Formats: sequence, structure tokens, C-alpha cells
Amino acid sequence: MAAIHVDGLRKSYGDFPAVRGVSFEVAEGEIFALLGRNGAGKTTTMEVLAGFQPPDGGTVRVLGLDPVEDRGALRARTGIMLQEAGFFPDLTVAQTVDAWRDFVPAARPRDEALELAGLGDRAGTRVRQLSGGEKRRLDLALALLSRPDLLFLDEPTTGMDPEARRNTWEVIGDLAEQGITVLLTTHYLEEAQHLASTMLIMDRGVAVAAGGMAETLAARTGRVAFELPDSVAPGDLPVPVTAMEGRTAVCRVPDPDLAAQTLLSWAGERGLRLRGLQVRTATLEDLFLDLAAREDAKEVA
Ligand SMILES: Nc1ncnc2c1ncn2[C@@H]1O[C@H](COP(=O)(O)OP(=O)(O)OP(=O)(O)O)[C@@H](O)[C@H]1O
Repeated sequence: MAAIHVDGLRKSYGDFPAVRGVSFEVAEGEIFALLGRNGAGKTTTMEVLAGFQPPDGGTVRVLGLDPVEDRGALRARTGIMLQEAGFFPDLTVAQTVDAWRDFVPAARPRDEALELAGLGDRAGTRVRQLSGGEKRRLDLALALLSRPDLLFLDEPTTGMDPEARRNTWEVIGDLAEQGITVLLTTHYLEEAQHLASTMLIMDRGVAVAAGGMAETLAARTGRVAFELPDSVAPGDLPVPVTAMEGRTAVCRVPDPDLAAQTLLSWAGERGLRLRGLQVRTATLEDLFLDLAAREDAKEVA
């Protein structure tokens, strides 16, 4: 059974349609990334799945349950980390967790939750003294109290520095390895690419791309760029040049490693050097920017 099944989900605020017929499935134990620009409808989708808002149309099943009708049963099996957490600044981390534990049936021991969220050494610290990233971790610790089968993480690493972000990726990866399904939204595409095996990109309330991360990216073009030697015209090269950026020739190709090898042997045979050679396989960012440009063009048309 899929952990999450969404078919034709619609949700409006007044007469503004925030989600307009979105369908996807999340397999058990998978990390699934919900991506899109501001206002795409990611948070709305997550809130419907978590039972915070009823859908206007479509079918939604989470762990086999209806998020509205089976809200209590679902709450007991999910952990939720939303964008804004409200904590009491004067409480310590331990006191905050203890206060929450009172509301969670069969709650996980406090130290275990803190350990899992990577806050094991912060129990005695007052919330006001935590960094922004540590506050997000505290949020995660609270989300883990119910021993959830499914975690909803809305922008879990916002406000973290790169090191804290990487540590949090490790924490999330470990949780998934223990079998917890994770639905994540993020604006850090590197984060989605690093963590998620499957993704859905939304734009203005509809899905514009979906599928396995590796397969989707493998089907995209990569990029090879280098400084064009003085004596060479772009048309002389054995690989077609897609664009010139100043003196830099850019080739967008399905297999950038092969293109780079071809270019290097061609240059070697002629005693030429390809300065500043860069080889990059397709990234989620390439895909994201392409899709955004395409959606904007559609909007103008
Ligand atoms: N409570 C609300 N009332 C009215 N409109 C809303 C409400 N919540 C969200 N919206 C609108 O619905 C659209 C989708 O919002 P949503 O928060 O789901 O997007 P998002 O993809 O999560 O965006 P972000 O990346 O900025 O968090 C936006 O245009 C937003 O302004």
C-alpha cells in the first residue's frame, strides 16, 4: 500500500484555486520532495494531507486513512514540522519537550527524541539561546515524539547554515532508513536532490513534473563548458555548441562525460588546451529553472 495516495486534489481559498487537480503517490519508507516556487501550493497540499484543511475535491488517503474523517488516528501516526513554530523562549529544550510529551499518547522518551533530532547536547539550553537551525531541530524532535510512521517536513532546514543543513540531512536520512516515510517541501534544490528519491514539482497549483529523481535527471541534458581557443570557431568543434557566453562555449548534451572526452581528444590531437573545462550532469536546479521558464512563457501566451 502507498503511504500517501492523492488523486485530483483541489483546494481553494475563497475563489482562489491554490491546488488545481494534483495527483501523486508516495511509497512507504520513501523520502518524497514536493517542490515549486513561492505560492505553488506545496504547503496547502501538505496541510490537506495532514488533516489541517479539508480538500474541496479529489481523493486523499494517508496511511490508508482519510485525513478529515480519521483525523485522530492519523495524528497518532504522523509527525508534523510546519514552517512557523511557536516556543516559549524561557523554557529549556528539555522543558519544552516535556510539555509536549503530555499531549502525546505513548510519547517517545524525551532524550531519545532529542538524540534522534541531533539535539542531544542541548537539553539544558533555553529556547531563546538556540540558533534558528537548532529551533528547527527542536521542532523535529517534537514531531518525532509520537513515533510517527510518516513525517511531514515543511522547509525543515530554512535558516540553517550549510553545516547544520548537512547534519539535518543526515538526521532525516537516518529516519528514512528506519522505515519512516518523509514528505518534504524545500526551496533548496540541492537538499531535494540529496535526500529525495521521488519528487513532484508544482507550479500555480498544478503538477508540472513528477517521477523518480535519478530517472528524471538522467533524462535531462548535462552541460560542458570551456574557453574557446583563439584559433577555433564554434563550428569546428566535434560537439555542437549550444551557446557562447563571452569566450566560453557551452554545450548542452545528454552525456556530458562522453562529450568532454570527445572534446579533449579532439583538442589533444591538435595540440590545443581547453581552459576552464567544466563538466556537469543535469541538476534539479536546471530542471526547475527550465520548467519555471516554460510555465512563465505559457502564462504570457
Ligand atoms: N489561508 C489562505 N488564504 C488565502 N490564500 C492563501 C492562504 N494560504 C495560501 N494562500 C494562497 O494559496 C497559494 C498557495 O500557497 P501555499 O502556501 O500552498 O504555497 P507554497 O507552494 O507552499 O508557497 P511557499 O513556497 O511560498 O511556502 C498562494 O498564492 C497563497 O497566497
